[in-house]
Amino acid sequence: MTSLAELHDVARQRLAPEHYDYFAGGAGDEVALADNERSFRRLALLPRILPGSATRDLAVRLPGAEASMPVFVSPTAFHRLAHPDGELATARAVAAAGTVLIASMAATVAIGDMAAAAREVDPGATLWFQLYLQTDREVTDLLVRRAADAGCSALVVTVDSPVFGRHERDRRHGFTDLPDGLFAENMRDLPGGPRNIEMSPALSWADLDRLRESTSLPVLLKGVLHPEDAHLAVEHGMDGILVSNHGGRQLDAAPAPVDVLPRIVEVVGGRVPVLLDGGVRRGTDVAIALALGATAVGIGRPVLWGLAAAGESGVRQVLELLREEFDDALALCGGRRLADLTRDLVTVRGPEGGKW
Ligand SMILES: Cc1cc2nc3c(=O)[nH]c(=O)nc-3n(C[C@H](O)[C@H](O)[C@H](O)COP(=O)(O)O)c2cc1C
Ligand SMILES: CCCCC(=O)C(=O)O
Repeated sequence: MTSLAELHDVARQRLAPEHYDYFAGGAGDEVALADNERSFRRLALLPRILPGSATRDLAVRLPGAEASMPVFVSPTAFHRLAHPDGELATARAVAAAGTVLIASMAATVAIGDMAAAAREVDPGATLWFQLYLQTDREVTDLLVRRAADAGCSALVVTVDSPVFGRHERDRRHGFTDLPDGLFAENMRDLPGGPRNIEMSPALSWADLDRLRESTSLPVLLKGVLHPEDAHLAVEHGMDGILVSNHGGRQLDAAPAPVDVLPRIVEVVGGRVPVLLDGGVRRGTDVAIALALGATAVGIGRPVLWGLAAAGESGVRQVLELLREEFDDALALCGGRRLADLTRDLVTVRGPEGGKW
């Protein structure tokens, strides 16, 4: 395979239509979904020349992690819909790539088993655990304890889902539940038995404060788009911000993350890392996001396409393609290290180019 788009095509052919649409789809008219990729293509990189070095360093330090490149895997649910090995295959592939896997709370493999699979490949593999705060605090506390016991080195709290997005493709298919035999394995053995994941608009910053006080793990907030919320996140002691519109699956009128990134980077002012996901499909997208101030970027769907196309090997291909493409983009921008990707390199395409 020569690009992520090719793996996407193979995945589309292999998956049952209702599962493909669950993965591919967004909310409402899928305006945000389409804009996520399109927004990267509205931007251009103004390359510098004659870097004076033939070596490049792609490694990046993140909360509780040293990643081999500034690309991590964003949390996506239900990997066993894509491949029988599910999250075990994903965990192995991401460990092999030496980057961070944010394990979804809605995984079809329990976090402890994912961590064990990753550590077989690399004892130093890094997993973070994505969490939807549950209104039953006992459940949240238990999930956090399990994540910590599994060796997760950070928590990523998703805050863009006070209610679940309206996914019209799923409604048309009548896809409302996992098939028999698949289960959100982290939701077993909880007080009162197995549970569904709850999304609640009753949650507030006070709940986040309580989580912050209950764990020594770094806590990152996923799904921040408003600069004022980025400011509040820092004030409330968060260790990082993930700028995201949930891959266009929640508020369909939400902006593309890359369009709000500069403002958030400005407000945060370097106090904590700012990460981004949504629409990253090329190494040049990674370079644009870093030039606009992101510390690293996440990919969601491309991992699912790799998994559906070829299991562990498919996910490895996705990560290695992005690594090669990003290295190429950095070289072509005249860069040697990530810090060489600076804001002045980004312009808007077209005759107004340069006016940003
Ligand atoms: C099928 C699917 C399932 C997802 N499940 C979760 C989840 O369980 N938790 C979460 O915080 N985000 C979830 N997301 C959002 C991703 O973490 C991420 O924000 C998004 O996919 C990034 O956009 P991209 O797919 O364009 O790379 C999911 C996204 C998709 C496509
Ligand atoms: C309860 C599962 C949540 C999955 C999710 O976040 C998504 O499909 O976007």
